Amino acid sequence: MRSFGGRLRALIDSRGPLCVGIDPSTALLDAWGLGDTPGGLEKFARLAVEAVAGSVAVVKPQSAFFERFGSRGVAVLESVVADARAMGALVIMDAKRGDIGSTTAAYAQAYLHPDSPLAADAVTISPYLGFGSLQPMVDLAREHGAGLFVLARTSNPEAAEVQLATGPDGRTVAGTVMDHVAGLNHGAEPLGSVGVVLGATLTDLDYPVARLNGPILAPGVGAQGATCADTARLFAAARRNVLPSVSRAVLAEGPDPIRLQDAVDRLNDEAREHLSA
Ligand SMILES: O=c1ccn([C@@H]2O[C@H](COP(=O)(O)O)[C@@H](O)[C@H]2O)c(=O)[nH]1
Repeated sequence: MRSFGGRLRALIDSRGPLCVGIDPSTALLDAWGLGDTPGGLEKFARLAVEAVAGSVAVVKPQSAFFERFGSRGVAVLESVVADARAMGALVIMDAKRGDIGSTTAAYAQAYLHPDSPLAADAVTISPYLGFGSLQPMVDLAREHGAGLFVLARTSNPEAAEVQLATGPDGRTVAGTVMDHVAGLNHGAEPLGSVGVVLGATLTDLDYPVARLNGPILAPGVGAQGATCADTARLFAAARRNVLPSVSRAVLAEGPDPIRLQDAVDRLNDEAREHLSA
């Protein structure tokens, strides 16, 4: 079984590093002339996946925008995962899950067990109940060759009060999280399967990111003001491992598939230019 890190390395090299988020908000469903209904969601998801999943390395559906429609929305999310994977993209489920260990085990089953209808290639997870509470995720991901993306320093400005707080050993919370991730990826080749989420919007990052030996998911490109060049500057020492992530700035070009594809190609070229070795 090939590891998530190995599959991701190959796809970044062949398709480019861009990650496109599928975020069917009320505003975007309206802008595409679709209703803010399960039917509108289904059309949006189909058009978006068809336009992007054949050309980018990673597609990242934002679970919240599907969950708001209840079971019908979750059914659409299941199709997004299956269809995007069938078109050759890796799927990161952006669900940001985390709980006490016994419940984390159930989240792991939901998002990473191959028999689950929601199983993706990787899932975003929150370490704020303690990194050890994520162990069931780590175990199941290893067993099935899946990936994890642990929130470390997120793209929103409010995050600093928690993530930059320092513990008794003088390390920041985010630094401690990244040290755990580096430990899990130590020695992995060609790339570890445990990634971190580091916002593209950060102005500085006081951490030796090369030590992570894993992928860096960098949301915040486009609507939140960051660029692919910003990610290259911030994560210079690990730039080949960066996935700049963009949702609204691409989806705003829909529903016209040509405009969507053009936006994806333009950003993927920009990402390649800045992040290739
Ligand atoms: O630190 C983080 C972690 C996750 N996100 C998610 O990424 C997208 C960003 O959407 P844009 O439209 O490109 O701003 C969204 O789903 C967030 O929940 C993030 O922004 N920052």
